[in-house]
Amino acid sequence: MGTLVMSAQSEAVCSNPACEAAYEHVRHGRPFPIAFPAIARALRRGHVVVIDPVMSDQELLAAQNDVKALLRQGDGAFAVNANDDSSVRLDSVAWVTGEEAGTGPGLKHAVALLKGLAHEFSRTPEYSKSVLFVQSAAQLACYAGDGQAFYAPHLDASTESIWTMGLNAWLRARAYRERTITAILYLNDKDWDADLSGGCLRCYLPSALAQGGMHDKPNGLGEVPATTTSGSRRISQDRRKPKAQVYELCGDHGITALPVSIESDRVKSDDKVGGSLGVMSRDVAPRGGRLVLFDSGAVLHEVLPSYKKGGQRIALTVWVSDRQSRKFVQNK
Ligand SMILES: O=C(O)CCC(=O)C(=O)O
Ligand SMILES: [Fe+2]
Repeated sequence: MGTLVMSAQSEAVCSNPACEAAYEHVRHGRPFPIAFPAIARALRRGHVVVIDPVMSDQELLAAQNDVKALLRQGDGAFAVNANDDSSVRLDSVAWVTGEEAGTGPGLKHAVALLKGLAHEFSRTPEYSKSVLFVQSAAQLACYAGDGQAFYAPHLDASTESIWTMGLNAWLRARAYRERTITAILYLNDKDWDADLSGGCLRCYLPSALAQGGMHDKPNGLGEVPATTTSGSRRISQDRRKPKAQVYELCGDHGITALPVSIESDRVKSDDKVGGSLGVMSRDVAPRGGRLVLFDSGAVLHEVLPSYKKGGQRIALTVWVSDRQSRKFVQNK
């Protein structure tokens, strides 16, 4: 599972059966591949890629109805993340493989779409040396609209070396070390209004990493400093190539790589200086059908509280992981 194979076209593809089956499921009827090389390049440079939308209105509605059914079940499908400190995050989470008997076809489709990304990205030159795979379950996170639920600034991947973490902590953090691409699909209303309802995903500049002091506590694994050597390296890469990349595809399908780099002429109204870190950040509204991609180890991010009356903020997340990250010394 998860090994690289060469196809007839000499492309490296992910042979993880879960990714491949998921990819086959969503391949038909999608007007464009998500993981085309320009997107992979943008991710490698530490950009945040936003794709609007990746599903049809019907697919979104079906997924929303399936989530509502799960929420109504009240049999413990969702649980406040037990391993996490409530000072770090206050969402409720359900883990969905898409294979559960009770999972409706809309949610199944959404999970398959995300799982298929491992297969897609493994076909791009940028990830050709990676051995990409996804965990069997996607994280379905529900943030109450009461202005309380949040997720403090964090990195999704542990980028510390065995030498700084110590052997035991390093071994326990394997799943976090392997994460390479964060893929978040929002299942909210398409017209989510961030001015009214908040709930944005706030992405910080790579330079936020260099400031240090921010800590993630991924599922109780202990404090993982967000300051990394890879972070510093990415900053200087971004300074050399600060150009924003904007892609327009297939009519409605606008693909935007948000520049997560300081450049005064790029500062638009949705750029913010401030947030809890006091550095430049970009806010991304959690609009239904929107897919957000970024490098799990490079982009510091947080979820702002939402104020959606009588509603929740729903995000489905898969981390595309790389088995090559098992090496002992990271990012040296
Ligand atoms: O829901 C979001 O926008 C991001 C959630 C997140 O950062 C996470 O679950 O790690
Ligand atoms: Fe995250």
